[in-house]
Amino acid sequence: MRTAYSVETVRAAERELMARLPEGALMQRAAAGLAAACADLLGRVYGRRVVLLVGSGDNGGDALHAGARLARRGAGVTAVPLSPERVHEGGLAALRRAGGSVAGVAGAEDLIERADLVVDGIVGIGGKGGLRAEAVPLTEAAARARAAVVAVDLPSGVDADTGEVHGAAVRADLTVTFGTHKPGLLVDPAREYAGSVRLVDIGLELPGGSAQLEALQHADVAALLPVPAPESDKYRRGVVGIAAGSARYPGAAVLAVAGALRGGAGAVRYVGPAADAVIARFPETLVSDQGPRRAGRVQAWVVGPGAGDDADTVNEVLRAEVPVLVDADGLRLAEAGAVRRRAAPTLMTPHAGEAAALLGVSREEVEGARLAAVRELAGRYGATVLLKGSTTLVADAADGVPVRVNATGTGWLATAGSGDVLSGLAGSLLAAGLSTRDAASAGAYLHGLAGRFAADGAPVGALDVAGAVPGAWRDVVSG
Ligand SMILES: NC(=O)C1=CN([C@@H]2O[C@H](COP(=O)(O)OP(=O)(O)OC[C@H]3O[C@@H](n4cnc5c(N)ncnc54)[C@H](OP(=O)(O)O)[C@@H]3O)[C@@H](O)[C@H]2O)[C@@H](O)CC1
Ligand SMILES: [K+]
Repeated sequence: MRTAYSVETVRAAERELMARLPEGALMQRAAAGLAAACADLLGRVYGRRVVLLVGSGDNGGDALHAGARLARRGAGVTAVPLSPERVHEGGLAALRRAGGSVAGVAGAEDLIERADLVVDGIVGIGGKGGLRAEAVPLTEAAARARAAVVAVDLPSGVDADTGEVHGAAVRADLTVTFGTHKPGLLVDPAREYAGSVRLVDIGLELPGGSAQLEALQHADVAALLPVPAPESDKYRRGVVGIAAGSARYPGAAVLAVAGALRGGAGAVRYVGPAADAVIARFPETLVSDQGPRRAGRVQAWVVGPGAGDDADTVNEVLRAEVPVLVDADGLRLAEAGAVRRRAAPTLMTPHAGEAAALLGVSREEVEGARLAAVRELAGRYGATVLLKGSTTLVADAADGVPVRVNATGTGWLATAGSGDVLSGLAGSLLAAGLSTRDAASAGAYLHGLAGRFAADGAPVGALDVAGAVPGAWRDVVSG
């Protein structure tokens, strides 16, 4: 499991550790890890040209000490302090001792153009708002140049705690972060600025249970997936009910069933007007022409994909005493009060546009503040909410539960019907007994991986994604 902690928690852990260590030791650990990552990126250090963009705090100190280490190995290192009157003294002295030089902001764009590596030590976890004006031309020059850009701790200008980006920010090829991931490194849009992320252990001890974010890995998901017991029959493995599709959108029903058949439930029960299309494609489906209430027992419902305007079915499903996943049209048709009153758990799975409609804000606002949006929705509806996107977020209604973030997806998953497959898959995991939070996060993980496998670098259709779920499942359980 990868975890991310808030700046406040990092600061507290830092204070505790600093009190036990000699002065400057922590920064040396950070600088050593940073210099090693830069050296790996450069391949050969001797003779390379390195420019350090140095802000007024300890983030700049890290860059200066790492620069000193690179200079000792033969790199030509130039520091560009953005506020020369406030610069980390010890770091500057170390760089000078190692043979590095210092340049003013005025000529820095030329230096950056000729550099092999630009190190962004402008601002780290002490940053507020986007980059300040004086730094913007330099970071633009870095983006234009052929040099690799390495961000120290965070790309300067992104918000460490929220992943929001207000104004200009550095675009890095690699971010070397210290002690723990910060939420901004895992959540879009900030995540896209970070490039790949390397975590350097500096000995910080973070309090268990206080993470802001969790990103599941293969082993975590494998531990969640249902395993049939020897005496299992299809009913014990769980039955998932799919109330989806309409005369206008029969395909959504087929796709949700396709996902559900791969999600670990023992049987899939379909209710709705697309039964013929479903049976034609998946004869193993149990179909019913009665409404959800009379369709027979299920352990979880999925409602909404392709539902059109069938509000009655959506609200009938919401009265069921089993977990319910609400997706697509169902999100629009569900009465907020009916969701909040439910005794059994509810999982809502909006994309940014649907989340925006539920919150009464613009899509851009949701995309710019994804963590805030998913938390707000979960709180308002008293439900678990999965917010789709290039990184999917899963928030619980209860306070203090880390938001789960999933990055297994690929841009190719942004294809019609892909969400219907996910809702079937996650609903099936719910029926197999997973909690809403686990079903959502394991479902998103498998779905993203299946998308990657099915796409393999080329466009892909939603049924292909469903077909690739068993391969993703095998990949996860075999480690
Ligand atoms: N935590 C740890 O365990 C360890 C932490 N370490 C390192 O320390 C870093 C934190 O250092 P920090 O506290 O000195 O803050 P930092 O990020 O350098 O920024 C503060 C300065 O930036 C300025 N500034 C603010 N906003 C700005 C903006 N938008 N654009 C431009 N400038 C802006 C602000 O200026 P002011 O507002 O005062 O004018 C202030 O002077 C951390 O990220 C990591 O790299 C490691 O060395 C060891 C282990
Ligand atoms: K930085």
